[in-house]
Parts: sequence; C-alpha cells; structure tokens
Amino acid sequence: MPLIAIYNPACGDKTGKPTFLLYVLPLLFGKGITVDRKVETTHEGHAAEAVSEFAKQHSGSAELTIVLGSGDGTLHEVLNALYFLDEVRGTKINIVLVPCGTANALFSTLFPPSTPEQVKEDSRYRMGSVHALFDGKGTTPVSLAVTELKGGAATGWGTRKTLVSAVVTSTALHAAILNTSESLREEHPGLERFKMAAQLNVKKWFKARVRLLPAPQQQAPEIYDVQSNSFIPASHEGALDLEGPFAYFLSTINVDRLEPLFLITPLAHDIPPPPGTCDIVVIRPLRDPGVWEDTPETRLGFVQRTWSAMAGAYQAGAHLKLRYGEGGQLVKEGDGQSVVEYFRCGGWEWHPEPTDDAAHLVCSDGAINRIDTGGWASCRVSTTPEDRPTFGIYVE
Ligand SMILES: Nc1ncnc2c1ncn2[C@@H]1O[C@H](COP(=O)(O)OP(=O)(O)OP(=O)(O)O)[C@@H](O)[C@H]1O
Repeated sequence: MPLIAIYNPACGDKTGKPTFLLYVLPLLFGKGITVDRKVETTHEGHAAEAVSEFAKQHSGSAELTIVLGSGDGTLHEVLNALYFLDEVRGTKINIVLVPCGTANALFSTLFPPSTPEQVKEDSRYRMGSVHALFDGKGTTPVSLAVTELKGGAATGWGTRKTLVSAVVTSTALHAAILNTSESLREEHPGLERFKMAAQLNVKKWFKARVRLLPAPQQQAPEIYDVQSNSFIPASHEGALDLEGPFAYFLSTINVDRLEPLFLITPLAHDIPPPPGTCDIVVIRPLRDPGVWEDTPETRLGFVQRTWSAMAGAYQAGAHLKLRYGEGGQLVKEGDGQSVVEYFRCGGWEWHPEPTDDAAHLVCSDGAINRIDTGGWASCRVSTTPEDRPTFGIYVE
C-alpha cells in the first residue's frame, strides 16, 4: 500500500522533526514498512501540496497510508486537500497520527492521556497510532463537517469557500481566541497562548442568528437534558432558530475535547453520537435572568459566567451542570436555566449581523476564515461520502 510520511517541524513545541527521526521512521524501518515518500514541511500549505501530488501519482489505489506528525491544523490541511481531489474518489485514506501540535485534540480524544504531560513527554504513548498500524488494528472512521461560506449582496450569494473540519467548527469566542492566538504562537508555543487569547476576547458578545438543522435520522435537533441525562427533541419539528447575541458557539465532531484536559463536548464520549451528527455548545448571555440588555456593563458582568463555563470544561465537563440560581449566582443543582446549551444535530447556519465585524470569523480546526459582510456560514456533517475519499485513523 502506498505510504507517505509527513511531519511539520514548526508546530507545537517544534518536536516533530526529532520525533520522526528518532522514533517514527526507525520504527517503520524496523518493521520492514516501506516509506514511499518522506516530507518535512517547509511552509503552510506544504502538507496539502505533498499529499495531493502523492495521491495523484497513486491514483487508482484502493488505499493510501499517511503517517502524519502534526497538530490538528496540518491534519486539517491534508483532509481539505484530499476531500476535493477527483483522483482519490472512493479511496480509503488510512492515517497514522503522531501528536506533534499544540492542542492535539483528535489524538488526545482517540488516546485519552492520563496526564496532560503525557502528550509531550511519553514517547510510547505518542506512538500509539504507529503501534496500532503494526498490530494490524483497523482504523476508526473520521467524520467530517463541511462548512460553506456564503457571500452577501456585494459579493454574490453563492458559496465563496468550502471547508472540511474533523475536529471543531466555531464562531464567536472560540474563533476569536484562535484568531488572536496565532499572533502569540512565536512567543508562546504551548497551550498558554489560548488562555491569553481568551483574556483578550472574553468581554465580546457576537451578534448573529443561528439555525440548527436536524440530522437525516432526527425529527428535530436535540438538546441535552441534565435531569434525564439524555438528549431530547429541542423543537416540535424541523429546524430550531436561536437568537443572539452569543458569547460562545462551537461544534465538534470526532472529539470530546479541544486540549488533553479541556472537555468542551464531553457527551461525545459519554452518550455516543449517531452518525451524521455534531455536538454543539452555546452560551447566550440573555438567558441569564439578571441580564436584560446588551450594554458595556452587562458584557463586563457576564465575563465571570463565561469563565465559569470554560473552567467547568477543564473539570471533566462540569460546565454542563452550571445553572442560574435564584439569587443570580451560579449553582450546580436546581431547575434554573442552564448557562450552557448543549445540542446534537446534523448541522447549523450562522447568520452574523452585518455590522458586527467580530461575528464574521469562522474557525475550522484552528484555521480562521472570514464571512463576507452580509454573508453567512452553513455547516453540515457529511453524510454522502460515496463520491469522496473516506478517512480513518489507526487506534489501539
Ligand atoms: N515549516 C513550516 N513552517 C511554518 N508553518 C508551517 C510549516 N509547516 C506547516 N506549517 C503550518 O503550521 C500550522 C500549524 O500546524 P498545526 O496546526 O498542525 O500545529 P499546532 O497549531 O501547533 O497544533 P494544534 O492544531 O493541535 O493546536 C499549519 O497551519 C501548517 O500549515
């Protein structure tokens, strides 16, 4: 089976190159596995170029293997390059994932670490996917969310850009954090840059309207009900509209976390999602009984609510229990409004208010894109993989 090994030497704490030279390539060699091409990426987009060229050369192969040393961003590049390539329609793409990035959301979901340091320091743990290849284990399918950025009146109404995500698609605070964090990468290569970026953006509210769409097998989008610990229909039929403003709007597939210990969508693990669905976490400040309007004061006052929810995600998903108590304080029990709304459905539309520039950012696995003024974004979990390649990751 054709096999390409690619590593990004610049991602995370820049250990991709020594990891491949000291561990991955010798292990493959020791097992007699032929590496048809080896690529050290030299620039953004290089991984996409390399896999596209390799796939074209091996057009017609039923399967291709990619040994990838990266974070979620380079994986995103690879998936986007191959998803749209005619030469690999119907091809099974098997990925051996070696975590070399900053957050490594997909790897740490598939291989939950016992400590956050394990992803950086435990070389046996980091080779989990490599060993799964050796052991002849099958691959776990990777679901994909397809996001279309639609133009506005000034730029034409059609689809301006299509993005494929395997981890996260978000707007609002999370997209703002990823946008800011890129400028901090050089000085702060570790996870701390996401916390610094959060500090800089947490006061913002994002003006938009959302439509949640049911998956093919759902009558309606579903919402998590903490009392019954299950998902229940969120509307009587069809789509569900959510009015903003939003503090947080984020959807995931394949993962329950965005960092080894940041479990933002923990139900993706606890209540396994049916095919064709994504998990969505929303925070809307106007659900707070103490917030009547959008003013600089209410935005400032809400900051602590958002921090509490984010802190809960770091405490094994405790944010799902947070609700507004009678005195306005946050509590973990009772029947007050939940701070976080947790949905499961087939996709969503995000319609930003044209005047709110910050609401126009869309994050797709860490890559930041901008919706045209007057435009909107449509995200759907892919349910028609027949005319596309399929992707799987080797997991122990
Ligand atoms: N040699 C290079 N120099 C600079 N950037 C590169 C190079 N090779 C690849 N890139 C880019 O580096 C970016 C970051 O990579 P990646 O997302 O995999 O790591 P990360 O951001 O550290 O980890 P994570 O996404 O898990 O937080 C990608 O957008 C990729 O295109």
